[in-house]
Amino acid sequence: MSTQNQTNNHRNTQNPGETTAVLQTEKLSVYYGDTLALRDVYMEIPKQRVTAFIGPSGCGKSTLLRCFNRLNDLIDKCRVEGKVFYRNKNLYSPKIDPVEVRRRIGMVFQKPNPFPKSIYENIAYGARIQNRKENMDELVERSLQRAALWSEVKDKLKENGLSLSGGQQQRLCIARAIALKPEVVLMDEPCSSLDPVSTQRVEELIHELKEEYTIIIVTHNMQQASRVSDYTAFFNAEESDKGNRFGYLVEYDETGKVFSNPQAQATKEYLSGKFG
Ligand SMILES: Nc1ncnc2c1ncn2[C@@H]1O[C@H](COP(=O)(O)OP(=O)(O)OP(=O)(O)O)[C@@H](O)[C@H]1O
Repeated sequence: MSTQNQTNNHRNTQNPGETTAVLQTEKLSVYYGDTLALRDVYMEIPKQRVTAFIGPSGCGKSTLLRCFNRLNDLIDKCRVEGKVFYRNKNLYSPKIDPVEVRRRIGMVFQKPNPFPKSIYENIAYGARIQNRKENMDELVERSLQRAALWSEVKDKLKENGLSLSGGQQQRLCIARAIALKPEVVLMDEPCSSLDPVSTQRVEELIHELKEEYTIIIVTHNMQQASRVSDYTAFFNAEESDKGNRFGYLVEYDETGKVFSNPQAQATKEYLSGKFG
């Protein structure tokens, strides 16, 4: 399918062949101060699928991920140009409430970051802030079940979330994210601080969650991308005229195709370990 490099005209939005897109970018560029970090991304994210972002360090994967729930708004000097559509609405329109965006498009970070509160409160807190009128016990149980953590914590819900192992903390963070009933879950290297067993649990969980959620995962682990994702977007970085490096989308397709038959030379070289 489609490949793209910075000399292309970028007129064609890259869609890896799915019909329903939840998110879409149009000529999306991101700057930190005057420095271009990501250039002209046109892509669609298919609904209820797992899309992996891969590429060398500094090519803008996390920056792009943060555009999808307006988390870059919280970074000083970060400026987003172009458009991001969520369900055909421009996420950066002044009418859009970024807090509501972050409820619908949740995020799980590299390092598990439970609140320093009980396991129960980690789940219930967000729902309470939203004034949701539902049975909290049920919400807590359901969310922990969905995150494959319930059986391990059901007898210690009052214990601090920080007392759990790293892998359990990450599943607690996933439970916390899905308790808010998001449509999309963004995961920024969610397994990079976990041991292999916990990584496997989280990968199994990602597999199950895609029945209900659209998932985008940034990963440095090529095996992980090929195991968990339906689609893979490869980003690369180049030097600009000003001497700084900026990222851009090179190739985006079904994961099997990207890994077995990459179209761009840069993708081939990256996947074969020539750079990274
Ligand atoms: N908060 C920030 N302030 C200034 N520059 C930033 C900030 N965050 C990222 N950048 C810059 O933007 C570029 C893209 O960074 P980003 O973290 O998005 O890349 P990445 O592909 O996710 O990298 P990695 O794989 O190493 O996590 C880099 O040059 C980085 O230095």
